[in-house]
Order: sequence, then structure tokens, then C-alpha cells
Amino acid sequence: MKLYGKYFKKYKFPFLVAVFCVALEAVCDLLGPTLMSNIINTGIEQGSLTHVTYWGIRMLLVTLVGACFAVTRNILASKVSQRMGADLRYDLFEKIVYFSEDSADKIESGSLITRMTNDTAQITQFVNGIMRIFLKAPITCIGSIVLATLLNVKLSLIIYMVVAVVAIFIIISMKLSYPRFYQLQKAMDKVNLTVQEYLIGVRFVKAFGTYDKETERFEETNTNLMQKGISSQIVITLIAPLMTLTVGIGTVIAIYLGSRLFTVNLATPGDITAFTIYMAQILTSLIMITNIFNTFVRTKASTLRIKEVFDCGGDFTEDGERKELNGSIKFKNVTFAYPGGSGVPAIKDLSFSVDTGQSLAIIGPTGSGKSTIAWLLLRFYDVNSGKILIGGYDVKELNINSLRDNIAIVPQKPMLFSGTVAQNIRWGDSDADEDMLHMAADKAQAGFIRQMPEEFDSVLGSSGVNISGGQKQRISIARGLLKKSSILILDDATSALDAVTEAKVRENIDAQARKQTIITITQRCGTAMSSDKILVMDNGVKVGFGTHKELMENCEIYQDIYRTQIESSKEG
Ligand SMILES: Nc1ncnc2c1ncn2[C@@H]1O[C@H](COP(=O)(O)OP(=O)(O)OP(=O)(O)O)[C@@H](O)[C@H]1O
Repeated sequence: MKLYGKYFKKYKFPFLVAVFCVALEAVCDLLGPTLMSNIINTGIEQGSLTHVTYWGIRMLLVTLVGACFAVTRNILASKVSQRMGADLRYDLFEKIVYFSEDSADKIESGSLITRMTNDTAQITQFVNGIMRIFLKAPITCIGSIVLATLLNVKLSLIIYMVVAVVAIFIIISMKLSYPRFYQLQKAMDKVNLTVQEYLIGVRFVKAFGTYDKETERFEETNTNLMQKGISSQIVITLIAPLMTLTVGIGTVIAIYLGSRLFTVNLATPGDITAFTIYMAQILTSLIMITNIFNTFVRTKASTLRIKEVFDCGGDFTEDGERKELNGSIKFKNVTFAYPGGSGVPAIKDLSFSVDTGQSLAIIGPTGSGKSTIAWLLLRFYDVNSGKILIGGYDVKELNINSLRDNIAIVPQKPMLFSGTVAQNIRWGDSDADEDMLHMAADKAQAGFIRQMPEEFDSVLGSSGVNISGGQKQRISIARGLLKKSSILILDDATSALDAVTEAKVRENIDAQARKQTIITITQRCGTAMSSDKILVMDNGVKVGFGTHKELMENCEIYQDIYRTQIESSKEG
């Protein structure tokens, strides 16, 4: 519960006021049966209307005061629990935003959504419960036992036995519930993930006609969730009636023994009535206590899942020096394996260098480590051994934001957000004026924007669903070109463009090469050929480095790529 200390501190005052109100409300409830006993013993039994009125007015006042406390704690409980829930969601989101790549790989997005919604809702409900009823239950229970004992010690022995039996039921219920609730939340993760994956790949499902498979997959996760739900509910469903039965038996025994004690003048009718009301109050509070423990068990499971998120590693800190970097790049014997991967290095003992303003193409078969070089330059991960220098500085010694400010990337899969075309391009530079915006779009050959109904103010759907793949790529390239950076990385960024458009985009990009170091990651020889340097990768290893001409003389793999792609296309 250390996790919640910060929130408790923030809402300490209203929390404690609510708890105070709940405690006083419980005291008011506890006074009821004793006042009732007085009405019967001193009023009804002795036929005194004055006493009935006297105790009746007192009972009414106590009920009224109790109601005022109840309203106050309800208002405070709603406000505090909802605010705390919002704070927790905000902190979780902030944590996720600054997740390290390793952490992002570790917890699935579907599970993160369940943790942000269901688990925080569980905690909100628990806090609301504590403030509204949870404290009332133990106070009412203990108070009823004490007051019943004061009324009649002999009869109260029954209460002790009933409470002992019910306490055993509560312990069993908690032991059985915890693992079941944990499994329930995990099953919820799976349902979320299945729906999320379906929504992302909905077009593929339609194209492949795999509706039945998807429905089956959902059915499976949904049935699993249902089974876990039943298994967690069944414990409560069985324990609650057993508790009611135990208290019911206790009440019957109390009435029976009470009437026997009455015949020998050891109990009054008022005592017996008050005693049965206390028994009923004890039953209600015991059921409440069981609910408290069940909610506590669920909250414990949710807390563990939320803690897992907070315990995840964050992105590299902002320590280190802020620098204006030139675009020179040097890899010195770099070896790197993905933290969550198989352990086999994705990059092995890689060394190369590029000067400021040069263009470098990285070519190689799929999975050869090309994109990994880009992630390492952006310091999404740290190398296992070796060094990466940008502008002469080790990336580990640089302030992470200043490093990333100096690099623009156009990723393999264009990432577009719902919003206007202009907003999407301005991601590269939020201060860019209209002229800069238009210039970047022109360089990216994104003339189609002017044919859109609202031109640059046209709204793109989520992930740019309303434009073509090639159009998405051109908006993404325009964004990369707009960013003022000393290094521009194009990761297979022109794969969806036709040859003529690609050539024009390349021409425009090459024109800025003297100002920027341009890194082009590609599988196409035609795209790589014009670069000042070409790095040929195979299975994480550098197998060639030089100009197109040099590689055609000394790199077998490059020659093979050239022959397969260029010569065979000429022959065709
Ligand atoms: N997040 C990750 N966790 C574990 N392994 C990964 C991760 N990302 C990539 N890899 C592995 O690292 C290796 C290099 O991947 P990388 O994406 O750099 O290849 P690539 O040459 O860019 O491939 P492609 O041309 O298909 O994009 C591959 O074996 C891949 O499976």
C-alpha cells in the first residue's frame, strides 16, 4: 500500500473527515437498539407514554444525525475516490509515455489498457468503499458485540461463537479468492488484446475472410474470462449464504435462550428485542466485512498489476550534456542483443563511420539488423559493448532529449495520428510557418494534399485510415524533412512510392545532404546506389562498406543483390 501513500497525503483531510463521519454514523446506528430497549422496558412494559415519547424523540434525533453524517461521507467519498482514480490513471499514463523500449516490449498493450481502466477502477471502488462503509462495518460489529454483552453477558456467548465461525469463513474466502481474481484480470487482458488486434488488422481479416477464425479466437478468450469470472464469484456465492445461516441459527438460539432466561427473570423483553436487533446488525456488518475482504483481495491483485507498471524501467534520464551536434556518426565495435530477445546479438562487432553531410545507405536482407542501427542511434537501447559517437560525443554521455532533437526519423510504417494533415506534418516542428510546411510537403512530393477538400486542414482518420499507403509515407517524409536535425534517417520510407515519385523525393532529399547526414535503410539496390557510402549488413554483421563502385568490386553479397534486382529487371 506504499504505492498509495502519495495520494493519501494529497487527500488526507477529506479522507479523514469522511472516516470520522462514518465512525459517528456507526455510533448512531449502535445507539438504536439500546434506545429501543428503553422504549420497551421503561415505556411499553410499564404503560408510560411519557417514557415512550422521551426515548422515541431521542431515537429520532440520533437517526437524523446519523443520516447527516451518511450524506457528508458519501459526497466526500465520491469526490476523493474519483479524483484519486484520475491521479492514478494520469501517473500510469505518464509512466507509460516514458517507458523504456524494453518495458514497452514486456507488457502487452492490451494488458496496459486493462491496468489503466479496470485495475484503477477497482482501486477507486476500494477507496470509495473505505470512506463510505468499510470502517462502519467493524465499528458496528465490535460495538454491537460490546453493547449486547452489556445488555446480557450470558446471551452474548452465542454472539462470540457466531463471530468465530464467520471469521473462519472470511479467511477461507480470502484464501480462495485472491488467485482467482488475479486470473480474472489476466483473462480480461486477453479479451482486450484480442479486440485490439482485430481492430488493427480489420482489413486483413476482411481480405483473408478469416471472420470465423477471429470470432473463434474471441469466443475462446471470452469463454475463458467468463469461466474465471464464475470461479471468482462462486467463492463469494457459497460463503455468503453460509454466513447468513450461521447468524440465523445464532439468532434462533438467542431468542430460545432469552425466553428461558426471561422465565427465570434473568432477561427482560426489551433486552431480548435489542439483542436480536444487534444480532441482525452483526450479520449485516459481517457481510460487509466479507465484502471488504473480497474487495481488498481484488484491490491487492490490481495493486500488484499497477505496481508492475510503475516498477518498469523508464526511458533514459535527461542527465548528460545538451549539445548542438553535427551529423558525423561513428560505430566502434558495437555489439547489441535485444533485452527481451533470444540473446543472439542483432548487431555483432559493428564498426563504421560517416562524416557530416554525407549520405549513407544501409542495405541487407530482412532481419539483418538495419533498423536496429537506427534504434541504437536514437538510444532506444544501450549497446552491450562498443561505442556509438555522434558529433564526436558518446551517445551515453549526451542528454537524451538533445540527442533525439538532433535526429529525424521517417519510420518503416508511417505513424499518423487523428488530426489535420498540417498537424501531422508539424509533429516535425511545431513552430514551422506555412511556407516551411508547404516546402516540406513539396520536397516529399505530397502534391496530393492540395487536391484534398480542405488541403492542409483536411482531417486524417486514426492512423491515416482515409489515405493511401504511399500518401501516408509522403506525409511522414514531409514531417521528417520539416524537423531541423543534423541527421535524417529514412527507414524503408519510400517503399510504397512508385519509381518516378521515389526518384524525385530522393533528388530533393539528396539536395539537402550537405546540411544533413542522410541515412537510408533499404532493401532496394536502386535506392542505395546513389549514396556516398553503403553499409551492407547480413545477419547482424557488416559484410561490406564503401561506395557502389567499391562494393561492386569487393562485396559478393552486394553484387548478388545488384544482379538480382537491377540486372534481372533490365533483362525483364
Ligand atoms: N524488439 C525486439 N525484440 C527482440 N528481437 C528483436 C526486436 N526487434 C528486432 N529484433 C530482432 O533483431 C534482428 C534484427 O532486426 P531488424 O529489425 O534490425 O532487422 P532489419 O534488417 O531492419 O529487417 P527488415 O528489413 O525486415 O526491417 C531480427 O532477428 C529481429 O528478429
